[in-house]
Amino acid sequence: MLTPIGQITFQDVLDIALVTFLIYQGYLLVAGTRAFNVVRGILVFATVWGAAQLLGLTTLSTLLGRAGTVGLFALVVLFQPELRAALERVGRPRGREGTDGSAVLQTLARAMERLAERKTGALIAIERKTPLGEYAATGVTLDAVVSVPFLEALFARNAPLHDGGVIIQGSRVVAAGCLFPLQSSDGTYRRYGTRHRAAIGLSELTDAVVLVVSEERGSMRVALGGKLGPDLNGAELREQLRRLVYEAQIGTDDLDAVDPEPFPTLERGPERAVERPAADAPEGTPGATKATVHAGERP
Ligand SMILES: Nc1ncnc2c1ncn2[C@@H]1O[C@H](COP(=O)(O)OP(=O)(O)OP(=O)(O)O)[C@@H](O)[C@H]1O
Repeated sequence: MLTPIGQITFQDVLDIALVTFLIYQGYLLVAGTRAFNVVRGILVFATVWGAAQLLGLTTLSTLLGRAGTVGLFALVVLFQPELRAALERVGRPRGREGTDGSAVLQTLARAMERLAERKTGALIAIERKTPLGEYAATGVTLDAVVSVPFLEALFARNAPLHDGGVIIQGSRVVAAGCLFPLQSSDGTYRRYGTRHRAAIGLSELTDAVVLVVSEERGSMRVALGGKLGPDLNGAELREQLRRLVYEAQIGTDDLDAVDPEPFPTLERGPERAVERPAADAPEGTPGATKATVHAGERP
């Protein structure tokens, strides 16, 4: 029964505030993940079910009601990793958020440049809203400050943890040698190798920003929202990191706002020169390298 406005108590207000807070937190947990589309699907399903009940369509509403009960159990099984990640996020101690984003950004970009200059393959996932704990658990747990020499040492050929991906939370490297989910080999990215497909795969299932350095070409790329971006130079990488991770916290749905053509198809693109000057070396010094690449092409 509805409560007249004059009789609304403090408990009612608290009740509404808490439910609103829970719904908002639920939205934050699924936003940017594959679960978001499922939530939208459930809302459509619930709307049709509600409409069927209102209009007295007995058969349809009974059918949808039964399907809904079974569907709930199916969802728990299907989204077990996401549910585990959500609970992990709820239970994670606060305090890692307050990091100096700009310093981490510069360090990460510099490390990527150095790895690319030396053609050292690398795979780095930067956690945003979706917790990456379940992927970190597939590797070796670390708790180290992000630094250029440390990342170089991790990915150095023959280093014990060079195989697999590194996971970064705030300003800390929290795991290395991690196994990321591979993007299926059919479709747009079938011609890519496993490092790039692991980057795309992880970015498809989570909202992480995943950085890849190609061992073959020494190129730097970003995967986000199940898409692989074009080759980037140092300045472009810094700009993308700033906008995607350390500033606007843009979701995968907003990718087009970041760059009108961020992720080209595999068609052989125009040849373009990518300059990767060493940040601490003046232009033209031996430390500065220049590579010619074809956008979107796997050699
Ligand atoms: N599922 C995975 N999760 C994390 N890292 C992976 C995964 N699969 C492969 N890798 C990494 O990718 C390396 C193999 O890269 P591969 O040459 O097949 O890919 P690529 O996309 O062609 O990259 P590159 O251009 O650097 O050669 C492995 O040695 C491993 O470090």
